[in-house]
Amino acid sequence: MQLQDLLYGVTIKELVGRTDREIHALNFDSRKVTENDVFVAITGTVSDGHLFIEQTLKQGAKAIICENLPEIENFDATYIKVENASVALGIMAGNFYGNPSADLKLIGITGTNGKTTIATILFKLFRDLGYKTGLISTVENYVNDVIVPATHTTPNPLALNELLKDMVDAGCDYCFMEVSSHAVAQHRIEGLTFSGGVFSNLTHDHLDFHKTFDSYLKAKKAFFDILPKSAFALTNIDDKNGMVMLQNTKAHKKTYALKQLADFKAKIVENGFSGLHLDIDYEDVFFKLIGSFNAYNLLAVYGTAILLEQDKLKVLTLLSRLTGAEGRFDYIVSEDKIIGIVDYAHTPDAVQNVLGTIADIRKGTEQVITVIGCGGDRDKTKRPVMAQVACDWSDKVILTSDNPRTEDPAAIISEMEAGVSPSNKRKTISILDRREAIKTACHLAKSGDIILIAGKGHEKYQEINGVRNHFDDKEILLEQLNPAS
Ligand SMILES: CC(=O)N[C@H]1[C@@H](OP(=O)(O)OP(=O)(O)OC[C@H]2O[C@@H](n3ccc(=O)[nH]c3=O)[C@H](O)[C@@H]2O)O[C@H](CO)[C@@H](O)[C@@H]1O[C@H](C)C(=O)N[C@@H](C)C(=O)N[C@H](CCC(=O)O)C(=O)O
Ligand SMILES: Nc1ncnc2c1ncn2[C@@H]1O[C@H](COP(=O)(O)OP(=O)(O)OP(=O)(O)O)[C@@H](O)[C@H]1O
Ligand SMILES: N[C@H](CCC[C@H](N)C(=O)O)C(=O)O
Ligand SMILES: [Mg+2]
Repeated sequence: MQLQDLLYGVTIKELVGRTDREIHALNFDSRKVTENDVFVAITGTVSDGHLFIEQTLKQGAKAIICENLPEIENFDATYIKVENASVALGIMAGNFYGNPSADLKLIGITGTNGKTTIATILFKLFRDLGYKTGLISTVENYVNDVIVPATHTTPNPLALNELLKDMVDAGCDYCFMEVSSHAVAQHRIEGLTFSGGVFSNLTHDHLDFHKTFDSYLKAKKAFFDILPKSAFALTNIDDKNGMVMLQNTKAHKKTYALKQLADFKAKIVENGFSGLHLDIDYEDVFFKLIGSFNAYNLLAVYGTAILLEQDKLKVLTLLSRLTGAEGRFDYIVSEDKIIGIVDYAHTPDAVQNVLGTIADIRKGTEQVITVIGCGGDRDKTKRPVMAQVACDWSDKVILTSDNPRTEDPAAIISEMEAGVSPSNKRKTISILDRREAIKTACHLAKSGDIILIAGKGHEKYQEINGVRNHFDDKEILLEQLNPAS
């Protein structure tokens, strides 16, 4: 591809050199640059791509996209200064892969909780409706029926556009993708053409990265600001920030709610361990998903399907047969009737929701035992709150490790313990080893009791000091609980 074609749509502040060069590949990591590549220098949270420009020239880079022009001579290369290199990367990644997002219907789902659930159910639904479909999610990506492992909730612009190109090549009509706030803030979605955007809710998370709740909110809102006029923007107006998301969007504004009038509306008729019974858009439907928060997720899915012009009764019939995403209220019942639930709740709000859901559907005589930890190198302010919420809603709580990453797991647990009120102390124990913590919960449980293992959901590893060791909450639960088949 010619450099000038790659640069289409990029606002250039300064150009030194020629643009009629044939280039081989586009890279933002110096370690991957080879002969005739373009290197985009990005200022990150840990390092700065500008430091590696000379290195990439030595490796054969023929064009440098950067925010500060380097004072380097003696290389046959083109230097391009831009205002924001991440924005330029997004646009160029689209150009490099032939702007695949414009060749399918791309729907982005954003919000603090529910993105994976909504995106995954939409993917399953549209496959069942007979369409070739793609999925980009925290758990895994799909190019129709081919699984592509996920490293991020929203991949970097190069990986993202490559995936979308594979979807177009495979004949996909739709792609449902999670849009994380990190992705918006880092311009990973720059240059994509969305046909729709969906907002689930906004609560406390990722303040380590965004610093304030306001800038977290702005990152989510920025996604709706870039939607084109032809797209739809579907929001949950029961969430107090639901309308804020739509303030400046050019897209068609559509709403969903359980508690007030909206374009798509549902009422919970019954919510139990066998599923949700909803009055949805004046139809009486039973769903396999459990928990009132899933009524919101189902309504978001339903609204999206209708906005994508699918048949109402067909959609509801297929939706009623679907299960949710792996590791989201994923439960087993043991031979002696102990219920073990694995859930990805890793924010105070999600922990409260999942325990609130259990409280709604439990009989009242059994005890609820929660095993919970908090991830290292992530928002520290949520640690005491998550422990407090777990204690307020459970009979026994075992505080343990999640993914310690580079932090001391015992120190993380101490920060969680700080949130436990004196009256709750007696129901709490701390067990550093997560496997031992789960085993202990299983030993403590009696027939009818409910065990919640929170925080890691589908994850198949525990990350300690950069090493990911095999670890699977559900596998341990199955070993310990002898499920009734
Ligand atoms: C905080 C964050 O989001 N970091 C992402 C970011 O890395 P960074 O800004 O730290 O990059 P950096 O290390 O400072 O390097 C700056 C630049 O120099 C380059 N570099 C660096 C070293 C070198 O030798 N040569 C070189 O060229 C790097 O390639 C980069 O372009 O850009 C990287 C490349 O795209 C990402 O892999 C990385 O994700 C890290 C691994 C991560 O853990 N991200 C999480 C927090 C995240 O993104 N999570 C959200 C979901 C959250 C949720 O909703 O729950 C997600 O979408 O997955
Ligand atoms: N609509 C919702 N409202 C509140 N909590 C929810 C909702 N949907 C799911 N949850 C809870 O949040 C957890 C995470 O759900 P899910 O994985 O669907 O969200 P996510 O937005 O993709 O999260 P992440 O940002 O970590 O990828 C679930 O395990 C469940 O406990
Ligand atoms: N996408 C989230 C997942 C958190 C999952 C939890 N198990 C943890 O490790 O904190 C993140 O990377 O912040
Ligand atoms: Mg997700």
